[in-house]
Amino acid sequence: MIRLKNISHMYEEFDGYVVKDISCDIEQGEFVYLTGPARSGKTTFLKIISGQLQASKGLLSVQSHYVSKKKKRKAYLLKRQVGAVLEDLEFLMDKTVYENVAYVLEVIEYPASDLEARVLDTLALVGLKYKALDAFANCSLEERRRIAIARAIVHEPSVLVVDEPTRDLDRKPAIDLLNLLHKLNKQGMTVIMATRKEELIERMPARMLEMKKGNVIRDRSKNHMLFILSDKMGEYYIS
Ligand SMILES: Nc1ncnc2c1ncn2[C@@H]1O[C@H](COP(=O)(O)OP(=O)(O)OP(=O)(O)O)[C@@H](O)[C@H]1O
Repeated sequence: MIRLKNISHMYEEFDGYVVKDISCDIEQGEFVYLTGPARSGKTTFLKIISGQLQASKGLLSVQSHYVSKKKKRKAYLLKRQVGAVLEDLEFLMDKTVYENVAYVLEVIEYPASDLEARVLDTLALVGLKYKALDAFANCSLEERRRIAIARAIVHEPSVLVVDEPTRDLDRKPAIDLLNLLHKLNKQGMTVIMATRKEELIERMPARMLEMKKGNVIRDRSKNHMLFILSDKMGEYYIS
């Protein structure tokens, strides 16, 4: 379970809190959409959950590992538990798809005997095993997003956070990517996805946290979303 208690964050270069006093629980295995307008704090929220940013105030726990300003050293445990695909992606452009994923395991000194199988299994999971030996530079934007997801989950975290994964994608690849994230979720992974695309949320409803000016202004359960959508669309959704 992920638990946030009175989490607030202020960037040093920025005047004022951009995430304000957020408290909420996310159960293991949940799918959560994080929505809200530009600069409402979504990316900052994801960076805090994934241990890439230390919140200025409050307490965060992921699978009972507590992280706070005073317990900075626990942040590495968080990174192990949470895979993240945030905006700044750095790929090895002159390497293969396989090498781009294997690199992540090499950095954490994953056992060499298991590494190849782990990378190929992960590429199969994201639908790119057949591309393992292709040059990364020849991959499409959708394929690069899948590779980014593979890199985030190859070390088998229990949580995946993704920031606007369908940004700049056409409708079909966007829906395919959304299906992939829901497939990972059905296998037990908690998925937290920031998106501003209502169409995607309506297509595959799940819990929705809505942010505005750093606050979570709405927290709607999946059932609540299904109820609202069935009312809006005049039909019933089946989960
Ligand atoms: N590294 C940083 N230093 C200073 N201010 C920052 C930094 N990153 C974000 N901010 C500011 O924090 C606020 C929230 O930004 P954040 O990126 O978390 O929002 P967002 O909802 O993800 O926005 P978007 O949808 O545009 O990506 C914005 O006002 C932004 O300018």
